[in-house]
Amino acid sequence: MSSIDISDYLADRGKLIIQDRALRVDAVKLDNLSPTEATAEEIVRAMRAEEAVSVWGAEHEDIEHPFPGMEFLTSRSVIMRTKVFNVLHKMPKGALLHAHLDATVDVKFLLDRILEQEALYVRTSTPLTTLSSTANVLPEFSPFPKSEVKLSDIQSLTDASYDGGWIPVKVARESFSPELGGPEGFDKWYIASTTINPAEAYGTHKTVEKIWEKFRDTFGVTRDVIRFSPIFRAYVREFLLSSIEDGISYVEARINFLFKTFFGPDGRNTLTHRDMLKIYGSVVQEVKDEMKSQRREDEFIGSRIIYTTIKIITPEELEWYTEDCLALKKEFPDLIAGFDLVGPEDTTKPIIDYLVPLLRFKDRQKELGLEIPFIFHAGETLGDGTAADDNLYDAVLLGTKRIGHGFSMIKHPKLMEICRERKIALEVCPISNEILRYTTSIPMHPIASVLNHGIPVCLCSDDPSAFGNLGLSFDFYQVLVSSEKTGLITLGEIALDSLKYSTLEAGEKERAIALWQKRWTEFLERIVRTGGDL
Ligand SMILES: O=c1[nH]cnc2c1ncn2[C@@H]1O[C@H](CO)[C@@H](O)[C@H]1O
Repeated sequence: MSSIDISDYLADRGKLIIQDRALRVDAVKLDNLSPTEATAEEIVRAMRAEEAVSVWGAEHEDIEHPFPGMEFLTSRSVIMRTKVFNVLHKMPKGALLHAHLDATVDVKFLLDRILEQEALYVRTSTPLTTLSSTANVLPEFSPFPKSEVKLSDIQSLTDASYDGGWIPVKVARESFSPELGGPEGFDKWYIASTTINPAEAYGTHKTVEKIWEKFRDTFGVTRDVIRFSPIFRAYVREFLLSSIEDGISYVEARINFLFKTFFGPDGRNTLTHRDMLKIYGSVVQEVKDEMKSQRREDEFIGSRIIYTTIKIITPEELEWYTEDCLALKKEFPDLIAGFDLVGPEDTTKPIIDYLVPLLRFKDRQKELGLEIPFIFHAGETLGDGTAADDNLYDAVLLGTKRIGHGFSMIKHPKLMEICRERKIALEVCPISNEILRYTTSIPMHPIASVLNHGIPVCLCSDDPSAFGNLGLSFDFYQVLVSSEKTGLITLGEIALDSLKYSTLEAGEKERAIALWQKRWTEFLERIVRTGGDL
């Protein structure tokens, strides 16, 4: 038998693979790795391969079938114990470009702030008398001036004769009945009402429609708490500080401006969006100053706001918001980064319904010499040719700077080409998509197709307080362990792109990128020096 020469075949195979990967954001970089980059990449690849067996191939109590990239809510505690996660936690991540401000901070932090506020009251629609009622009844919070609050005659939510009136939050917690866990039972009830748990996401609510019902409730619970200015201030501060601790150096936060006023320290609902922006700006400055005093100014470039309202409003009503956004941009040019319309896409109005006011908004910007890019949510859907899927066409036609989610993008060859050529980055939120049931795991997520097609991607956390994916380390982790192509160097390119596709002005952007680059090089050197044991 003559021996078979496979060298030509292997050469062709190598060429085909290179051609197939040529569009990827990491293609050029991977061809030109420095020795440090190459070694760091190998260290993390080896660590991932080892943990694929030692962690994800092992038996775990409570996890039936563990695998890398599996359901996040089930595997979060396992992820946190891995070496790969430890490396990613220390990684400089660039910008966080897609996060809804009112769902960005650890729920326990918010609960502690709530309990500090004397002007905050709580009520429920019925008394909480059984454990099952605590699972079905939501707390409603509101600030009030002391003289105006309609207090309940019975100062306990868990008393059978409770009448649905307001109770100071602290009192409601202290008087929570021992049968329902006492004050700790109150805390558990609050936390369950503001987070999604695995039994809900993967059991009782496991469709997009069902889980959105629960998800929407979480925003309802905290709505008037976060709109209360003393808490708003503390919340923004905690959001920025915790982002910095996770290696994020710049943030574009989406703020929900649907409600036209918010609550001042006196408990009155009289503050305006302008007041809110002033607070936001002052907190950003405060955090910058603090970082400077700790000689850490290179770790935080700043933060800007994407103005959002929800697609439940009528097209006529949108005009109030676009005018409001113009006025805010005029007064706070550095704070307003863009404009977006949000809400569950499958059930809210499509972008096309707002076409006239959106086109008018563009004209008004020209008239006033202002520039407020659209940064639209679009294609966060399983639909194919539905109104939510078609939002992608309108987002692109209206000139969106980036696309929030773009989950259904891979169904659209022409749009993919346009996004690649015009460099319209997708703000991909892997864990959010999995918990909201657009995908059952990250290996099934379209991110691999998007990357392979050369569309720029920024990884984002979306609503980490409800999902538990605080910072960006968890989303980076899920993406890294779900692909053999994506390694540490690819994650670096993605982090770099988050700054590149941010709305930072040219000079600021250059500075942000240079600072990230410096931290990135140090990070890789540390990996090499320690063998990844950071
Ligand atoms: O993933 C998302 N897609 C669309 N809208 C969202 C998502 N997460 C949050 N919101 C919207 O943002 C508001 C809070 O700022 C929420 O009311 C919700 O409708």
